[in-house]
Amino acid sequence: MGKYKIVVIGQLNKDLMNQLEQKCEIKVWSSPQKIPRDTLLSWLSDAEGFISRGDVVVNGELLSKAPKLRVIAQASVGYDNVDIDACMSRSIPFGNTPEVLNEATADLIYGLLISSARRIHEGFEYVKDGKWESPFNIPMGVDLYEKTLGIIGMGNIGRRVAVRAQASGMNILYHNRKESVANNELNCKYETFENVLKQSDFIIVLVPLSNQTKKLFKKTEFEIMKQTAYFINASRGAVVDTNALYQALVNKEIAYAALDVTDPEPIQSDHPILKLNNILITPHIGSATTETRYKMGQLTVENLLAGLESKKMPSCVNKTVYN
Ligand SMILES: NC(=O)C1=CN([C@@H]2O[C@H](COP(=O)(O)OP(=O)(O)OC[C@H]3O[C@@H](n4cnc5c(N)ncnc54)[C@H](OP(=O)(O)O)[C@@H]3O)[C@@H](O)[C@H]2O)C=CC1
Ligand SMILES: O=CC(=O)O
Repeated sequence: MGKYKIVVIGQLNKDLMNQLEQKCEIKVWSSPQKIPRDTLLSWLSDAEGFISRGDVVVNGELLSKAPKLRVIAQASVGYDNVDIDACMSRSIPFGNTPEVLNEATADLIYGLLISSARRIHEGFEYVKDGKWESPFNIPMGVDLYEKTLGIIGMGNIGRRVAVRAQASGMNILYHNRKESVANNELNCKYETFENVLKQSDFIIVLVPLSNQTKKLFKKTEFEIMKQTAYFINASRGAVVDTNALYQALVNKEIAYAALDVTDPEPIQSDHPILKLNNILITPHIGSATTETRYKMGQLTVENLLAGLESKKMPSCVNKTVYN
């Protein structure tokens, strides 16, 4: 039997590429830059499998240029770049990589929370800038202990953040569309969206980007938060209206923001928000550890090979494709 023709966007570990090469003939785009659309569409014209990446829009147009495509996999939890209905209309299973990145992402988010609250990164700048002249003139932080953390979108990653926050003595509120037994069993209290915003000292956003959550955080939402609130977004940049956040930070309607995701992403280095002293931004590194990225790659390869061999994927977003 011949090899499956596939297209891979992104860098996979060498041994994962070797696994694929045993069964597949591969066209690979490993540059961090976006693949030109024309190149991608021409590569996909005879491909059966596709490992996509978050910066590729997978839509009806792309599928129409890929008549032989039978399976798509991607190394991420979020799949807001993918039109799942378009995949369904072609009975194409789409695989993502939930769970394997929970701990790494929760560590990063909790790191952002602690760094912001205790001004860790500012402290380092302070030392480097030669401002550490006296122990009495230093960046002052705030306690986490006995403070309220509100998690908007408390699923797999949110629950792992909650466990870390509880170890610091924080009380946890959360809001999802539905109250969840698993979250309540963790001693986290379900509240309305508005009450979480009103009552929390720290707010962490972990909702998937969808039509419902696009610009969920606008002027009004920042206005109802405490003026002392810390706002942390690690979901997708477009869940937040960047200009409204900028104004809220400038006008001190909230105290601080920490972002692992931005809109636009990447954010330009001359963006005015970067001039503020009450913001911390990291370059979308939630799952970026060697071990976790390996596990994500592994699950992506398993998803792709399962699809090519007409088996059920270990992690399929549109499971009804198998009905
Ligand atoms: N910064 C980074 O590097 C990373 C970012 N991410 C982002 O984090 C997101 C969450 O990941 P994960 O925890 O694994 O996903 P989960 O699906 O496990 O959790 C998402 C939660 O959001 C809730 N939710 C969905 N829609 C809404 C809504 N409209 N309003 C309120 N709550 C909502 C869901 O509950 P319910 O259905 O009841 O509403 C669910 O509990 C991903 O979609 C991705 O965008 C993920 C990994 C790394
Ligand atoms: O942003 C990362 C993801 O896995 O989703």
